Amino acid sequence: MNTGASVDGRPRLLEVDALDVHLGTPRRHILKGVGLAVAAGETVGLVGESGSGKSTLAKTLVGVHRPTSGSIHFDGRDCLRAGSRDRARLRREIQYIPQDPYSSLDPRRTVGETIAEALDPRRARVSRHRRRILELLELVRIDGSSLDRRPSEFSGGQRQRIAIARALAVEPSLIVADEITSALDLSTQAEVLNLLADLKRSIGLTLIFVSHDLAVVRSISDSVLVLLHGEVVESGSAREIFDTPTAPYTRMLIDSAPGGPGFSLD
Ligand SMILES: Nc1ncnc2c1ncn2[C@@H]1O[C@H](COP(=O)(O)OP(=O)(O)OP(=O)(O)O)[C@@H](O)[C@H]1O
Repeated sequence: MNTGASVDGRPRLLEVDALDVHLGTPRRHILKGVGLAVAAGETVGLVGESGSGKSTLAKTLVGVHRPTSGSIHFDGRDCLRAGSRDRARLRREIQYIPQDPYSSLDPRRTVGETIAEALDPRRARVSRHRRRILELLELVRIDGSSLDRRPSEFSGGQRQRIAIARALAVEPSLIVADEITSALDLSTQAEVLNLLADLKRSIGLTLIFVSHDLAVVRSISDSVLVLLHGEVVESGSAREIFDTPTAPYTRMLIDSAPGGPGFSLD
């Protein structure tokens, strides 16, 4: 991956260097010297087999896990040394969307209440934020008349779009999407991927997209990071990684993906 002060001429938004994470009892070394750079407006795909450390990296970026060493800089700020005010700001600027919209949306809250809460936790009244809530729902193509419905009344893809609207409510600079299409059928997956591609064009969304599904990653990413046993084995532009992989592990992943060897979405 690019190691200069910018990525393809664009300034870096996120810069991760030599990240080590230990988890569990006894402590296990999960992430080993991971480095990553994300430019504003870029989509970075994070791939690797189950257990390679993708979710651990995603969660470390949003402050769920504390690394044992290494650094995370966001928009020039040192995330690991941030004071409480900066940490609160970072929690808004970097939004995490988990795989399972069933568990991440409160079943008792209506869609309107869910988004109002994200917009303004202290005064989360739908009437107060109605116009903005409707704008956000329009952005993710959920009908405004759904405001008073609860998550159980939506399909998996719709719930995931509501989770995206909630993440967008705070106008984050970066969204970390952790296997958000994995539980969806193919047409619903395509719906969510198209939405993300549109948001990238319309609002310049910057995205880290975690997935074990190489076809999905290929369809959406500008650059790709391949993890194996918590280490980066290869990184670069999506085209380079998929067309001319250098690491044997990346080759193996591509060859064993549905449609591989040399699978293609085109
Ligand atoms: N909280 C935790 N405590 C201890 N070990 C953990 C914890 N979270 C993850 N691990 C371990 O870290 C390793 C990497 O897990 P992680 O969930 O990051 O992988 P992944 O690539 O996202 O896999 P998957 O696609 O199956 O979710 C696994 O061996 C897992 O058991």
